[in-house]
Amino acid sequence: MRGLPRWVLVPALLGALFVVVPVVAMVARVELAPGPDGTGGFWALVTSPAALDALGLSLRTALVATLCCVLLGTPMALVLARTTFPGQRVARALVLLPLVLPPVVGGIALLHTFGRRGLIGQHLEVLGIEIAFTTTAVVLAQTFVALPFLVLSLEGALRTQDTRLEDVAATLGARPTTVLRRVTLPRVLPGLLSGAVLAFARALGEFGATITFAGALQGVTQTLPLEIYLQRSADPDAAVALSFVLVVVAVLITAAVHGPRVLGGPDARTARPRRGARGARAAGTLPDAGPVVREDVSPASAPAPAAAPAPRDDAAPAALAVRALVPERGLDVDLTLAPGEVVAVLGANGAGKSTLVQVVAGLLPPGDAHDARVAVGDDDVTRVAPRRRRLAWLSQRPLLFENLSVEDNVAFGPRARGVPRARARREARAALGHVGAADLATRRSTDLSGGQAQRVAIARALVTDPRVLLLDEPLASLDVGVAQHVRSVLHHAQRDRPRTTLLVTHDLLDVLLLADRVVVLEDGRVVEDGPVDRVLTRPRSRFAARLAGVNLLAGSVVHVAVPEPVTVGSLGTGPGRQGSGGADAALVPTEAGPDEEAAAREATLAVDGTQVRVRGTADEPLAAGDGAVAVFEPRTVAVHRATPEGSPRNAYRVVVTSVEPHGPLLRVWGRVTGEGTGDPAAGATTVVGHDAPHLAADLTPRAVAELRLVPGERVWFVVKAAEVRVHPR
Ligand SMILES: Nc1ncnc2c1ncn2[C@@H]1O[C@H](COP(=O)(O)OP(=O)(O)OP(=O)(O)O)[C@@H](O)[C@H]1O
Repeated sequence: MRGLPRWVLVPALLGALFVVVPVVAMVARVELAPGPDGTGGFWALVTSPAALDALGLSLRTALVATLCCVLLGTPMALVLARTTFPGQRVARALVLLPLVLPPVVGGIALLHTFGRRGLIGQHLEVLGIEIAFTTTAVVLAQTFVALPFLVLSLEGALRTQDTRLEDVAATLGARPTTVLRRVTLPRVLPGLLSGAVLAFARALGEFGATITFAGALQGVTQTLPLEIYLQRSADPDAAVALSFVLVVVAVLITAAVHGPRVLGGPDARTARPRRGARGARAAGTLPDAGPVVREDVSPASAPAPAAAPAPRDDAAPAALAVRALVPERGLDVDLTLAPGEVVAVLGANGAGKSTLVQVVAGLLPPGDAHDARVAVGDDDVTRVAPRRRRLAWLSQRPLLFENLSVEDNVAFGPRARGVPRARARREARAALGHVGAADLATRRSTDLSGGQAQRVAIARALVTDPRVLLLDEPLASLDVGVAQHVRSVLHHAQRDRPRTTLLVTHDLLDVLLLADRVVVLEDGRVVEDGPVDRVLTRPRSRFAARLAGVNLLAGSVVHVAVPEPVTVGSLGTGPGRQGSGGADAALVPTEAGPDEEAAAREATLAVDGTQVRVRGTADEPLAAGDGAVAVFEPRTVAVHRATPEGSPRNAYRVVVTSVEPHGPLLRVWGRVTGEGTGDPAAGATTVVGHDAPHLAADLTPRAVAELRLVPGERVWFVVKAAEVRVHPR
C-alpha cells in the first residue's frame, strides 16, 4: 500500500468481484453428480462424444493457429519494432485491427476472402481447394483474431530491449540472421512465450469469426465455444459443465503466462538465486558486494602476460581515416589515425564523441550520415556493413549476451565468422587467459562483477583480431580500483599487439596510460589535436586544460611587447586600454610579426566574449590579432580579500563558486566578475556574466580558513604574468 491512497482499494475490489463473481456463479451451477434418472452429471457431460470432439478440435486448431501466429507474428513484430518506414502507424493500426473488430465482422471478412466467391477463394476453388466451412477455416479464423496478441506482446518486448547488444553482435561479424537467432530472439523469449500463450488462449475461446466463416459441424468445425453455445438451449447443464472446462483451461493458461505470481508466490526471476551468484558474492566479486568488488585487482590476478592470439595476416593494424559528417547531431570531424596509433577523443557531454565512434563502426541509422566517409587501411568501408568492417567496439557497459556463457560470449565472434565450434572455444579460452579471466569461462555472463564483465567484453572484442578498436568509455562505469585493473588489461593488450584505437574517455589516466594522441571535440568540431604531452602541458582548449588541471583563458592577442624581465600589470577594462601600474612603462607595444621572435616574449590577451584581459609569457612568436590561450596552474594563483596593490599582476575579482578537496590542498573555484577586470586599480563594475572565466586556485586548508573562503564570497585571484604561459591556438 506504500504510496497509494486507501480509497483505491474500493474500486479495485469492485473490479475484481466483477470478474470473479460471475465465474463463481457459473461454477456453482455445475452438477457434479448424475440426476435422479441417472443422466447428466459433470463427468458424463464433459466426456460425451460431442464434447470430446469439440474439446479435441479446439485444442488442435488452437495449437496450429498459435503456430501460425508465431510464424507470421514474429516477423511482423520485428518489422514494427526495429524498422521505420512511412505509414508505420497506419500499418500498426491495421495489424491490430482484429483486436477491436467484432469477431463476427472478422468472420464475414474472411468469408469474402476465402469463401467460394471470395477474393482468393474463387481462385483456390478452381484448383479444387475449398477453405470455408472446413477445419482450415477454423484455424484461419482463430489465427485472424489471435495474431494481434502475439504481435503486441512481442513488439513490446522488443522495444524494451537494448539494441546495442545487436550492434555488438554485428561488429563481431554476425550476419543479421545470426544476430536475430542468437541475440535478439533469445532475449525476447519471455515476451514471445507470453504472446504465444495469449494467442493460444484467444484462439481457444474464439467463437464469432469461427461460426461465421467455418460453421458448426461436429468433429470438423464445431469447437468447444460453439458446442457450449449450441448446448445452451438444448442442455443447459452440459453448457455449464463445458464452460467450467474452459474456465479451468483459461486459469491454467494464465498461470502459465504469469508463473508463480498467480499463486501468490514470489516472482521466479527474483526469487531464484542466480547460479554461481552466491559463490561470487561470497568472494566479493559481484557489484552488490560493495567495496570488495576490488577483489579482482590484486597483483596476483593481474592479467597474465599470456601470448596474444596469433595475428592473422589481414589483421595488421591499419590506418583509419574518417570524415564524420552528421548534420542532425552537429558533427563535422575529419580525423586520421596512423596504424597502431591510440587516439583519445575528449570533449564535454554532447560534443559528439559517441557519434564519431558510431560513424566509424557503421552503427548510425542509414541516412543519418550519408556524407560520412570511413577508410580502414586502403579499404573504403563507408558502404560496408558493420560485420564486414573488421572493427571491434567496446562501450561503457560490457553488453555481454545474457543467454550465453562467458566462453560462448567470447567465442561468438569467431563462430559468427565461420570458425568451427571447437576451435572457436579454444580461441575464446586463450583470449580470456590473455585478459586474466580464464577462470570465468564457464560462468554465466550475468554472474560477473562489473570489472570481470568488462574484461570478458575486451576478450570478446580482441579475439576477432580487429584492425581497429573502438573504445567508447569502457571504464566509465567501473569503480576506481576495478577501472585501474581493466585499464592495465587494455594497456597490456595494446603493448603485446598494437591496434589502431579510437578511445573516447573523460579520464586523464586513460589518456596518460593508453593514448598517443589527444583530440578534443567541442560542439561537434575538433578544437585541439596533438600528442598527449603537448596537449596536457600546453592545452589550447578549455576541456584539455581542465583535464590537465590548469586554468585556461582563450582569446586574441591585443599586444605583444618586449619587456625585460616579464612583469605585468595591465589589464584595462576595454579593448586597447592599457592597465595602470608602474610596469606599464616598461611595456613596449609592438606590431611584432611571427619572425620577430625576440619581440614575441610577452603578450596580452583579450579573453573571448568578455572584457577580461590576461598578460603572460609567450613561448612562440605571436602577433596582435592572433588567437591564443593563456595557461596557468592553480597553485600559482594567490587569493586576497583586499584589493591588491604593488607590482602589476593579473588580478581578477571573483565570486567563489565552490571549494573542493585536491590532494592535501583545497581547490577554490571562482567565477570572474567584471569588477576591476584584470586591473586592481581600475575598479570597473561591469558584470561579465555566466560565460565568464571560471578559475581555480589551490590553497592550504589553513589559508582557506583564514580567508573565510565559502561560496558566494568576493575575493581577488592574482597571478603573476611570469606564471602565465601564452601560446597560439
Ligand atoms: N540517437 C540520437 N538521435 C539524435 N540525436 C542524438 C542521438 N544521440 C545523440 N544525439 C545528439 O548528438 C549530439 C552528440 O551526442 P554524442 O552522444 O555523440 O555526444 P558525446 O560526446 O558522446 O556525449 P557523452 O559524453 O554525453 O556521451 C548531442 O547533441 C546529442 O544530443
